[in-house]
This record gives sequence, structure tokens and C-alpha cells, in this order.
Amino acid sequence: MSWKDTYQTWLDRKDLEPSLKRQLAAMKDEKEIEDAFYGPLSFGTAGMRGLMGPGINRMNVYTVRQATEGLAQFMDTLGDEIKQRGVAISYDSRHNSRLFAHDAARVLGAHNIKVYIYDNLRPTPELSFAVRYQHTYAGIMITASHNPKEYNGYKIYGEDGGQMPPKESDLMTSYIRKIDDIFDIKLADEQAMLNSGLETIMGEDVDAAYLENAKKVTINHELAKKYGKEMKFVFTPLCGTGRMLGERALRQAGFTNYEVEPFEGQPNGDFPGLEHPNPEFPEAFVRSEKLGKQVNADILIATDPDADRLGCAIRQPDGEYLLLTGNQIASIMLHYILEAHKQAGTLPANAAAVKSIVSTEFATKIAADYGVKMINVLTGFKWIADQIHQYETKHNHTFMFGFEESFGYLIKPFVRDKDAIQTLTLLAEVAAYYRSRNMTLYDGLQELFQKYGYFQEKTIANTYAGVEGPAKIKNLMKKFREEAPTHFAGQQVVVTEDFSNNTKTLADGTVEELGIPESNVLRYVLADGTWIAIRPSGTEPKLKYYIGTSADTLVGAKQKLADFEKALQEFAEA
Ligand SMILES: O=P([O-])(O)O[C@H]1O[C@H](COP(=O)(O)O)[C@@H](O)[C@H](O)[C@H]1O
Ligand SMILES: [Mg+2]
Repeated sequence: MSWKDTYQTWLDRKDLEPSLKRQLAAMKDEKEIEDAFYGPLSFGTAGMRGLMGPGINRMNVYTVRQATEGLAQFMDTLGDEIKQRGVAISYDSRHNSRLFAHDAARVLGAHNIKVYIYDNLRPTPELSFAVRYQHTYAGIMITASHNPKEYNGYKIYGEDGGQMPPKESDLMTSYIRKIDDIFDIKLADEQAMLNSGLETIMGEDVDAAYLENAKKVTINHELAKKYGKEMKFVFTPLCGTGRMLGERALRQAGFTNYEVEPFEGQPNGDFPGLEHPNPEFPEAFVRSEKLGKQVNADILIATDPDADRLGCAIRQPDGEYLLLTGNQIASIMLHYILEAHKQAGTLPANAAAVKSIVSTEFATKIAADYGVKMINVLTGFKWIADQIHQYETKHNHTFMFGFEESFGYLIKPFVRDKDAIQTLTLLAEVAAYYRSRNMTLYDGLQELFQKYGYFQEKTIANTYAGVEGPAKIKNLMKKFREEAPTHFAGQQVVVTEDFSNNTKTLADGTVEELGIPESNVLRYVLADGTWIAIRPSGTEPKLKYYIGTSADTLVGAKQKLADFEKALQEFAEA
């Protein structure tokens, strides 16, 4: 069916959900209509994500029901035991998240599949936790994470509590694609589901169980006791889900000297004043910085709307706040975890940490210093969860920490996705650790730079929206592959890794295998150790460039980063 035909079938539906009907009637721009109807939403790095509105390439009740119907039909083939184990569901503060979550519950109910759903919004990591806690077969999280307010999304989890890896999500997609009439998906009555016990509401019971597990994050209880009250934080959950669990976790860990940014402490799907409610961006700290200066806070901490990402700004000697990168936050935390365990004599001999291939080598160097193995995986926290699963089955490593440059970290594996709630308490402990040494987090970072080298990284994400977007991104990837650069800013490319065909090509032409699942990623290693990676985002219409470099001085490293960025842009635009 052409996009025009699909559009017509939507126009013809008399019973279309009223708000979608109004929006459809108001759509006049042909490009916009084509974009909404040209093809179905795909499953990317973190499930399905897109603009809300009418159309098959949009998040709305019909596409949510369709995705859930695919999951339900797949679970039908697995038998009653799996269906009784059921599916856990959570949702964030976005518009329609609650509605989509309950619609998903009703679709599952129509297939006689058990549902566990939260009584109110809850963070993504608590959904991952619920899958494991309730032993469900799958999980659904309704969120578009840190995307602008017009977006929503659908993350799907497997029974280990990790987001579904591509093999399973491709299988799911094949079931979803087989559904021809998205307007004819059966919905059960939720009251009847509740009465019969097919649906269970989760709330304080699961929160309490999560918080009990969260106690394991603390390594040195003395630090919070001695220094917890001396340090001042500002915490902003950016109008999302992070506040309730975040505050409880912080308090139980002994950190009570904090303020919650009052406006952003309230869940609000409009995210007023936050075009991107993303702790990666300075705009996320505008309100908390103001409050921070008033109350003289040492640290500002922001969690994204589904509370899986965390960003932080630290007070510098001049009184201004410095926004740390995800790579820096991760490196500081990894160093603390390893150092604290070493001091306590509890660092396991088979300790391992996991990071994505586009994350900093600063952490690799720190891990090596403690004799800890660093394992690299593809982008997507599901790959970190997959490693943890492997360690458990093979008993070969003890998981110490996992992270991605995109502000995602996991400390204890009772959750199998990035977890900003755990991170909140650990970061507070790290700050207390430096306080115990009469230092700030800022001083701590400088100390690590001096010891391991001045590492600097940058992620550049260029947007290619609309119908032509995917082709533009594809052409740029093709250009890098076909006109393979030999140098960037005067440095020779000594290794070219193409993850799409599992090859690692050395300067002398020797080809080796990468041994990582295939993915559309290119990565270059230069003669001076700098690395550059390029990949299309799986969550937004963007092409992402990542650069990581290091030098003996901060100024030197920043200069190198700027030179490589310029060379990369010049090559892409030539
Ligand atoms: O958006 P979130 O916080 O759910 O995070 C999601 O997207 C990030 C960026 O992915 P991409 O570069 O493909 O856009 C991934 O690193 C992360 O694993 C995934 O859960
Ligand atoms: Mg998020």
C-alpha cells in the first residue's frame, strides 16, 4: 500500500480516536503527511521511538496496540506457563504514557496474558527491576527518555530484565508486521482483568524491594555518616519520574543535605523550559544552577524523565559550575568503585567492567591500573546486560560497573539497564570520598587526569529529519566506507574497524575479526591513540560522530579534540 492509500484509510475511519482525528484533519503539509504514513516505526537501539500523532510512523494508541499485539501473539506460541508469568509495565511522565501503558495491558489481557503494572509513573530501571522481581517473561516501558515533549516510545524487555537484543526484537518485529489491521486489535476490560487477578497493580511493595537492593550500591557506609551532611546537592528529576525513588535512595544511603529543584521536581509532560529534557545538555541545568548558587551547592545532579540517564555539574574553584561528560562521570565512579574495593580488600580477582565501543578509554586505563578487565560492546545498554548474563552463566567474571558515554551507568546488576537512581547514591558517595580527603569532585577529576592522562571526548550528533533523512545518513556512511580516509588532522589511521562486516583492517592491510555482533558502525584508531567512531543513531534521526583523544595537558587535549573535529567535519562535507 502506498503512503497515500494508508493515509486515506486513516481519513476514512469514522471511529478514529477523537484527538488523533482532529490532528489528522489539521495535517496539511504533504511532506509531513508522507513522513507520518510512509512506513511503520522501526525497533532501534531502545525499542520503538517517534513523534506522537496520527500515522503508522508515529507513536499513538494504534501503533502501541500493534506492537503489544505482536508481543502477545509471540507469547501465545510459547504456551500457558509463559503467559502466566506475563509482562511487567511501567510508564513515565510524558503525555499519553499512562494511556499507552494501560492500552498495552488491555491488549495482553485479551490474550489472557498476566500483567503487572505500576500504580503510577516509575523509572525505567524500576521496570527492569520489576521484570526480574516478578519473574515475568517480558517488560514494556512507555517512554521516549530524554527526547523533546512531542515524542514517545516503547522499550521492550526480555526475561533477564535487559532490553531485548536484536535477534529477539527482529522476531518480535516479524510478528508485529504480520498484523494487517491495526484498528482491529482486541482490548480486554481492565476492571475484569483486575477482578480475575489477570492484572496486578505494583506499587510500594516493588519500590521497597528495589530500595532494599539499592543498599548494595554503598561500598563504604562510613563516608555518608561522616561527610554526608557537609556536602550540599541540588537534585533535579527534570519533570520526570526520578524524584520519589531518587530521594528515598539518597536518604537511606545517608545523604540528606540536598534540595530538589521545586519546579522540575514535579512530573510534567510539557517539560516547560526544557526543549530537550536531557542531562547531556547545559539547558537541563539552568534552573538547578540558579538554586545551586543560592544554597551554595557543591554538586548539581539531573536525571532524565525516565530516570535512567544522569548528568552532573560540579562547582569549580571560581564558583561556576562545570558540566561533566558522561565519560567523565563514569570514569570517576569506576575509579572510586575499584579503589574502595581495593582498600576494603574486596576487589574480586575476576572483576570486569563493561563499556560501549564509543565510550572513553580513560575508563579502560583506570581499569587496567587495578588489573580489571574492560569489555567493549555495541551501543545500547542491552549489550551490557547481555555481558552480565554471560558472566552469570559462565561464572567467569564479577561485574563491577557498566557504562555508556550517553550518560548511562549501572552499578549493581539487580537492574539490567542503566540506572540513574543507583548512580545518584554512588555519586554522592564518591563526593563524600573526596571530601574525606579534603577535596571536591572537581579536584578528584584533576587528580585522575594527572595520573592517567588528560582524556577528552566529544559526541557530535547531526540531525537529518524527515523522509529524506535515512538516505542522507546512509550516503554519509557509504562515503566513509568507500573513500576511506587515511589521515585525520595529520594523524595516520592505523586501524579501521567496520562493525557491519566484522572486520578490523590494520595499516599493512591485514584483516582480523572483531568478534562483536554486526552493527552499522565505523571506528578508526589513529597513530597517536585517538579514536573516531561514526554510526547512525538508533533512537533519533541523527548521524553520530564520536571522538576520543588524550594528551599530557588539558589544553593540549582540547586542542587535539578541536583539530580532529574539524578534520572529521571537513571530510564529511567534502
Ligand atoms: O535514549 P535512552 O536514554 O533510552 O538511551 C538509549 O539510546 C542511547 C543512544 O542510542 P543511539 O545512539 O542509538 O541514539 C543508547 O546509548 C542507550 O543504550 C539506549 O538505551
Ligand atoms: Mg532515559
